[in-house]
Amino acid sequence: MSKKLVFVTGNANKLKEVKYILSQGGHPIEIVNEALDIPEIQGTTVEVAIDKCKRAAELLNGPCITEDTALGFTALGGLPGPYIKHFMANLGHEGLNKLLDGFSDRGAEAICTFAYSAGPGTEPLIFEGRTAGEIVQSRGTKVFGWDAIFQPVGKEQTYAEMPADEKNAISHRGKALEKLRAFLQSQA
Ligand SMILES: O=c1nc[nH]c2c1ncn2[C@H]1C[C@H](O)[C@@H](COP(=O)(O)OP(=O)(O)OP(=O)(O)O)O1
Ligand SMILES: [Mg+2]
Repeated sequence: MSKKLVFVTGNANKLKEVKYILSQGGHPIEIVNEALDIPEIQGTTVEVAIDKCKRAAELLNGPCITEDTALGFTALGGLPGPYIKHFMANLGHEGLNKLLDGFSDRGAEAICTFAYSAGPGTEPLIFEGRTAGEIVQSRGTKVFGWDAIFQPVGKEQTYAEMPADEKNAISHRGKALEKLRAFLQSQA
């Protein structure tokens, strides 16, 4: 049995990973994309994710999922966190590395927060995945965001150097999607 789920995102790379991960396994979940650009508030990763999902469900007037990705630097108390998109756009891989040059700790955490809304007027549910790593000089393809400067703990490769299956198996997004999948299956 296949289920259809609307994923509201304007990010083609996210969409590709989510579609692929949810197509795997015994109970594939089919994703339909709505490429709406939803305004994002300031706040914690969970606050940002909940607000984004509520707005998306209202716009669509139906159930949907949204996802917010954060990258927090340990030395900076978890910043840029949910604001990583703007830091990445303005500073690039090199600038993000330079931010940490005054610190001995180059640790970082990738956080993926999926939100599921059953429809307008309902409170979204949250499914979170986290992967610890460190910020390194850019290595690998520069296709997806900060993949080339994030090296997970215990790995020799950055996300960008890994085959897709290897990234998905340990990634912030893969972990969050395992939780979302378990929830969706429990609803079946
Ligand atoms: O696995 C990832 N590996 C590397 N970079 C990543 C990843 N996942 C998101 N990213 C980037 C995209 C964006 O620069 C920022 C998150 O911002 P975020 O608002 O969640 O994404 P977005 O605005 O591109 O798409 P959306 O329409 O779903 O909000 O980190
Ligand atoms: Mg966004």
